[in-house]
Amino acid sequence: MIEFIDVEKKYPNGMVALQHINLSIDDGEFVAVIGLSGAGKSTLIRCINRMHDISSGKLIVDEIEVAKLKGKEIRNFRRKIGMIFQSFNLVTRTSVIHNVLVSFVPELPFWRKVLGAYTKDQKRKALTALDQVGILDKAYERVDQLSGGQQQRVALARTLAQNPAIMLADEPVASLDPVTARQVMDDFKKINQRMKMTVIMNIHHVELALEYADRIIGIRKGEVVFDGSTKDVNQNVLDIIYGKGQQAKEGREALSYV
Ligand SMILES: Nc1ncnc2c1ncn2[C@@H]1O[C@H](COP(=O)(O)OP(=O)(O)OP(=O)(O)O)[C@@H](O)[C@H]1O
Repeated sequence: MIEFIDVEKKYPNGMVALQHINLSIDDGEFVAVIGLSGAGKSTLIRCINRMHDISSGKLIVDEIEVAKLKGKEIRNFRRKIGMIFQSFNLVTRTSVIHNVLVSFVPELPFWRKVLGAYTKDQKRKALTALDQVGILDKAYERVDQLSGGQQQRVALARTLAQNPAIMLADEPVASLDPVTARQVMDDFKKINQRMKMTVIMNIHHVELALEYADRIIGIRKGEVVFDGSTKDVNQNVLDIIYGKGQQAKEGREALSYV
């Protein structure tokens, strides 16, 4: 379970990106975080794995107070939390399987790290993860020969191979075409439903958020202005999250997904 208790995040330049955040996210939920550009969505999800430190309040993940973790504890904690980015963060000049195996590097003894000698079990886990996202047949191809959607699936497999309890995704389909975006969203849904993994996704495409997530958290100017079931989201709620004026209209048009 993830709990935000009156969390505030102020950047060193004085920008208050989040304030008065009170949220409780149960294991196995599929949550979409939506809001205008600059609302604080990325900051919110990056506080969960301590890519950003919170400034005040408490953030508790599986009974661990995140701010109190130090050094090695942070690294161990991060291994329980997968993170997927808009840019896939892959080593493109090498094979798919190599990119997935890289997730095991922190676990390897020094000599195995030097030799790049992964265990049979690690190779099996990497292939299983590729199978789970439907690209097992690409295992020995070079990443730069794959499409954007396939590359995002490699990133997903690399994260799955770690067997995290929570999957954070920061705009994972923003650079994909509509058809491929849906395929990747289908993968997230499968991971959420079959593997019971918590998925928290920051996403601009409102239509996709409403189609795939069970719960919507709407952020506006650093505050949660809506938190509820996807089926309770209507035009009124979207107006609260995005505003009603011209800026919101332009923003929504830019965000709408055809
Ligand atoms: N490292 C930083 N230092 C200072 N201010 C920052 C930093 N990162 C983000 N901000 C500011 O904090 C606010 C929230 O940013 P954040 O990236 O969380 O928004 P977002 O909703 O994810 O936006 P987008 O949809 O455009 O990615 C913005 O005003 C942004 O300019």
